[in-house]
Amino acid sequence: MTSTDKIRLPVIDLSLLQGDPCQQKQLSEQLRKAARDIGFFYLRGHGISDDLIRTVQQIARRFFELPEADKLTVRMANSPHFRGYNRAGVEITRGHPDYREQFDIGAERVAVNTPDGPAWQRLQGPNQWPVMLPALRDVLTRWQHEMTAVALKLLRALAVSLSLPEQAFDALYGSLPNEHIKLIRYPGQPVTASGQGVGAHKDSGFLTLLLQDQQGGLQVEVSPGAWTDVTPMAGTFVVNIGELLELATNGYLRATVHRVVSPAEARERLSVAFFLGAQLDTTVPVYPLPDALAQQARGAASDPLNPLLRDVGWNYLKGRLRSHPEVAKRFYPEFNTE
Ligand SMILES: O=C(O)CCC(=O)C(=O)O
Ligand SMILES: [Fe+2]
Repeated sequence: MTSTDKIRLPVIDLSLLQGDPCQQKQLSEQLRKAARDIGFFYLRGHGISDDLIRTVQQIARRFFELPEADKLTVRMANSPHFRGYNRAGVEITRGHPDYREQFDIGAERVAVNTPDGPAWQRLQGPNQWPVMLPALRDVLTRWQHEMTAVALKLLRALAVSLSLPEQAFDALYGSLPNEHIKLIRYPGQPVTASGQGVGAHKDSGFLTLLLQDQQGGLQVEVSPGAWTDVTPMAGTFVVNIGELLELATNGYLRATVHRVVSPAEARERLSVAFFLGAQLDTTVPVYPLPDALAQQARGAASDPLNPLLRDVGWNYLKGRLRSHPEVAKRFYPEFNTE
């Protein structure tokens, strides 16, 4: 893997939202700069209790410690909605297997059954919950609820920092947003192996809030080919900008490429990612930014290997099909991703 540069990511304190006007202005400026310059920052003052954080990490560890046969009762390959468990080496990023096991859930909804509807409608549906660990459902449902509130607060603060109305992005978010939680365990790998915990990628939603443990490995591409470590910082989430915000701001904000390098042998990394998506049936407009900001907009990226699509449902489905070929083959054969 290529060399890394040492750049410390900014730390944003969300509790300044409750501060005096001067503190609120300070937060707004710091947030805009962090979201624009690197697209990655630490978030503290988020109000999620240490207790809930510990509970989530504990239940995630307990899930991954289950016998493989138990975990496979909820394997993602059985879910047209891309929910459930994947063993390490099953998910694909940039054409190569990721060495991480993971459990995905989304908003708990009934499946849509309109055969002639767009394929992305099939993304909606129920989660798969393991019967041998019933507490998982309660804990993750609570996590989803609390994280949605923090992520929305942050999204609104970000709208204000771009001189947009506070509620500007709310219409996209809507009443049926597409939330997504991923519990992830990266086993250690020998130095001779690929080292790809998860390959370089952008996240597809609005914002990602990541809870990482003490084991590092997350890296951000700060300029082409230059990677910086996101060193774990207790009490914080790592936040990054997703493709929807890149599209919504015509590239003023950029969804930053990141990856995870596997831990050394006999170690492991545990992370819990919360992706705030938009409602699947919406289209992302370009929001009018003030001239001073609009002049600095770089246009949304046009990577032929990863076109960014303004239709939320299609953009999200694109990423899911590419990452999970088994589900694609079984439930979305019309896309023939091979
Ligand atoms: O686990 C991590 O540290 C990052 C995960 C990630 O980037 C993703 O799942 O999109
Ligand atoms: Fe990511």
